[in-house]
Amino acid sequence: MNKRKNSAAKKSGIKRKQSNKFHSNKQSTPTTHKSNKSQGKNLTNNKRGRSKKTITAEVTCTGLTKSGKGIINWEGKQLEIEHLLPGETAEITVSTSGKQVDAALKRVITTSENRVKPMCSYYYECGGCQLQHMNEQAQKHFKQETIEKLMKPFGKPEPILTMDHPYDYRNKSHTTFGLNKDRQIIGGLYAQNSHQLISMDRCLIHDPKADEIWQTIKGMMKSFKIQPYNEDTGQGFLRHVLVKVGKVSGEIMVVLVVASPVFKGKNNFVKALRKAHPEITTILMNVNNRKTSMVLGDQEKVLFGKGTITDTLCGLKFDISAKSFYQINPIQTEKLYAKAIEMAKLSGKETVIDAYCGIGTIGLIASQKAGKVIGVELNKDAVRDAIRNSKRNGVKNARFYQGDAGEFMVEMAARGEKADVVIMDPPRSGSDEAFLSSVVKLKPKRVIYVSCNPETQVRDMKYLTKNGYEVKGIQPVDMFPQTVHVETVAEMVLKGV
Ligand SMILES: C[S@@+](CC[C@H](N)C(=O)[O-])C[C@H]1O[C@@H](n2cnc3c(N)ncnc32)[C@H](O)[C@@H]1O
Repeated sequence: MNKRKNSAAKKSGIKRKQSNKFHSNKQSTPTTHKSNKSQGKNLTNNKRGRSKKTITAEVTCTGLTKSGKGIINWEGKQLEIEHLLPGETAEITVSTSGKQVDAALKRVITTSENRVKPMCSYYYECGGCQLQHMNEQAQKHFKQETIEKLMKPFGKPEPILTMDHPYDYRNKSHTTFGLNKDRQIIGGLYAQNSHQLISMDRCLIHDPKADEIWQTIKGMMKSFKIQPYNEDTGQGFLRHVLVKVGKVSGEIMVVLVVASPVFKGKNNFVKALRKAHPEITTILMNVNNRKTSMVLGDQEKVLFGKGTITDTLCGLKFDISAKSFYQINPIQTEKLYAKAIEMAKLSGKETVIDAYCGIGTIGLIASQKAGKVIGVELNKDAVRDAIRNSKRNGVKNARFYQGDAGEFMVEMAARGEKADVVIMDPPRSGSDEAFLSSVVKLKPKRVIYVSCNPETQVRDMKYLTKNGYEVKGIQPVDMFPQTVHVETVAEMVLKGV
C-alpha cells in the first residue's frame, strides 16, 4: 500500500482493511481439481485508466515461498497467496492490470491438517507473525526446509532447535500510539511493511508484562494530557513505548520515546507509572524529533533507576542499555550460544575475535574457554555495556573496541595480527567484503558465523568457501516462533589445517 493510502487509512480510523480475510471451512468435502480454474470475471478501471480485471478462481496450493506464502499456479504464472497451505484448495481473487497480477485469498475450501486457528485475534491484520495458521510441526518443517534449500551448497543442516512454549518469548517490545476515528487513544503495532497502526491489547509473542505496562501508559495519557505523535502532521508527543524485560532477573526498562525534550509533568507521570507497576526498575525518556521510521532518537535521559537493566545469560550477568542490541529470545539464545561455542572448539589458548559483538555476550561467554577475546562493535552504548559486563563478570582476558567491524579487521590484517577463531554475528544485511577479505588474510582456523538472515549468511559463506574455508556444520535455531525468521549458526574451518 502506498503512503497516501496509508495516511488515508490512518485518518479513517487506522485499522487496515483485511485484504485476505478467509473463512476456513473444515467441513467442506475436499474437491479434486485437475487444473486451477477461473470462475467469474469483473472489469473495472483503475486510477491510471487501465482496465483492471478481477476474477475469482479455484486453486490448489503446491508449496510455500520462503516468506511462508502459499504458491499457486494460475494461467501459467506462479502466484503467492498469504495464509494458504500446501495441499489446500481455495477460492481466490486475481486482479490483473497490465502486467501486474494481485491475488488474494477469499476462502479455503479444503483445509490442510497442518492448519490451526491462530491464537492471536489480530493475526490476519497485523502481519508481525506469518506462521500462526500452521501447527508447530508444520512451522518446524517449513523452517527446516527453508534452511536446507538455502544451505544446499554447504551440506545438510542439523534439525532445527525449537522451543517448548513458542509464545511470550520476546524480551523487547515497542508499541506505537495513535488516535482512532473517534479521536480515542489507541496503541498497538504497525501492520507489516506499513505505518498503519493496528489497535491491540496483547501481542502473544511479547512478554506479557511488557504489554500490561504499555496498556497502563495508554490509560494514563489522557489524564496527563499526553497526545500520541502523528507522523504525518508532526504534532503530538508520545511516539513509542519501548519495554525491555530481563527474563531471568525480572528487571524491567521502560523507554518513553517522545517528540520533544519538554515533558510537562514527567515527575508525576513517572510516579504514577511506578505506583501502577512497582516491578519497573528503570524509566528513560528518549527524544526522537526526526521524521524517521527509526524508533529511538539520539537524546536520552534517565527519569528513574540506573538507566540499564541487567539479565543473566549462560551464567553471566549482562547490563543492557536502551539502544544496545540484546537477543530477543533468551531461552533460544542460550542454545544458540552453546552451539556457537561448541563449534569454536576452544582449548583455552586461542585468540578469539567476537565481531559485531553487541554488549559482549558471546565473547564474554567464550572468554572462559579462550586465551583472549577481542570484541568489536559499532554502537557505542553497546561497547560501553560490553566493557562494564566484562568487569562485572570478572573477565580479565577480553577487550572491546568501538568501530566498524570491517575496518577493524582490515587494520588487524594490515598489522599482521593473528586470530585463531572469528565468531561473527552481523546484522540482517550480513557482513561486507572488507571484513570477509580480512578474515581470509588473517587465516583464523575457524569462523563461526551466527546470523538472523540466512540469505546474507549464505552469500558471505560463499565468499569464505571460495577463499579457503569449508563448512563443517550448520545449526538452525528457532529464535522467532510464529514468524518466518530463523537464526542459524555455521561452523567453517580453514582447509588443510
Ligand atoms: C545481530 S547483532 C549481534 C550482537 C551480539 N553478537 C549478540 O548476540 O547479542 C549485530 C550487532 O552488530 C552491530 N553492528 C552493525 N553494523 C556493524 C558494523 N559495521 N560493525 C560493527 N558492528 C556492527 C549492531 O550494533 C549489533 O549490535
